[in-house]
Amino acid sequence: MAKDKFNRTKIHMNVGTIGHVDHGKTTLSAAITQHCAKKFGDKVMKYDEIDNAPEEKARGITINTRHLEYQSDNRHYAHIDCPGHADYIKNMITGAAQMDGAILVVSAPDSVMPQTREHIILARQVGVPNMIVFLNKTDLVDDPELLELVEEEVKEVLTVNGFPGDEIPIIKGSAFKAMSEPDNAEATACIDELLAAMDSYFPDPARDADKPFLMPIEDVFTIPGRGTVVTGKIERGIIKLNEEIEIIGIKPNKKTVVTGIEMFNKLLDEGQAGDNVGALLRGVEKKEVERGQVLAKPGSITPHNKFKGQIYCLSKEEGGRHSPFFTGYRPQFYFRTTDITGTVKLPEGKEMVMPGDNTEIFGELIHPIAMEKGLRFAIREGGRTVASGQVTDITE
Ligand SMILES: Nc1nc2c(ncn2[C@@H]2O[C@H](COP(=O)(O)OP(=O)(O)OP(=O)(O)O)[C@@H](O)[C@H]2O)c(=O)[nH]1
Ligand SMILES: [Mg+2]
Repeated sequence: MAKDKFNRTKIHMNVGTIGHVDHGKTTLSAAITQHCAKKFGDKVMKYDEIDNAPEEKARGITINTRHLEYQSDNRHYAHIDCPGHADYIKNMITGAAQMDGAILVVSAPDSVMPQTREHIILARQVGVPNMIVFLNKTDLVDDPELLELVEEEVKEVLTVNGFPGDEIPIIKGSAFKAMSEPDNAEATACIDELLAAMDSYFPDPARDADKPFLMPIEDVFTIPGRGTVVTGKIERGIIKLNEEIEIIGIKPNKKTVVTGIEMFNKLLDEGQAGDNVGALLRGVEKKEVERGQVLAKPGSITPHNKFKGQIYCLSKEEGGRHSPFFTGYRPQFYFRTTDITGTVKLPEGKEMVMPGDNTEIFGELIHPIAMEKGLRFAIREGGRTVASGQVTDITE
């Protein structure tokens, strides 16, 4: 008897298309979705439906993306396609287009263009771990030598920007043909090839539960006769009863032991990523802990107050500032659960940042917090978000 194939849960992964305007990102997205839907009986999304992405609101920022879904033999993919270059930049910085792997679309007759480069650099900065190249519009190129040249150019720009250009799979094909001739196996072969490369070259994303324990503190209580309890949502990892943890940020690090874990008034032996828990801390007084600190596996993360970040500033229409800011700007930085005052320095040669701009900044907080590359933050003024960003480097 045939095994139950439909019940199998496939590994989930977030991907998306990036690349220069008009190189065929949306066409490719449509071709993949259509091809997989045909194979597995899922919903097809037409080119027009993808490209007329409705606006979504995320943290006060208007996000233009279309979230697609398809499955391969091994995985379930959530796929993001953005309607334009500015949307990519914004969505990558704000995390709306968070990808475990990106498909870089390069038009073969045009080769590497400015936004190809820009998207690669940004992918590196925001921590997209892996990339695959789709060399598109090969129907417009007759000369195999020209294709080879383009391939070399793509490899080089990837390598220069920190991706392994010589290892990255490069799939050649015509997204347009694959999209318009779904029953032509020759036309859709490039899609099969691309999916096979995604399944094998993109590693399975690390599950949050497998990462070192971290829980941002949201609130602190005293339970008479028992001690101090901190509450929060476990961001990653697992905490077991009587395990040692470190309290990090704002004040000097402090190690202690979790002697009780509670969720919905029930005692647990362990809490795991996604759980909202209360943790009873041994020998810690209420005044020694506060919102904005984190509980973490000792040594897994350290406190810092100076960092490099990439930010997107909300436009006036998105609820952002109405005027530019300059070096010396002193807003609140919202990290995880709290606001911390900090100052902003702009990179050399950058005089000011206008609403709607994206830029690199150097930030310095008045208190150190548990920080690592990739950590997201918002910049706020009077409790209102005016920019959204990500730590790209720790400087001290
Ligand atoms: N000849 C040919 N044309 C293609 C191919 N793929 C896409 N196109 C055409 O290229 C144009 C741009 O394609 P899109 O898929 O909209 O490109 P995009 O990268 O999504 O563009 P933006 O979202 O505006 O950045 C359209 O007219 C497509 O029909 C292809 O393989 N061959
Ligand atoms: Mg598009």
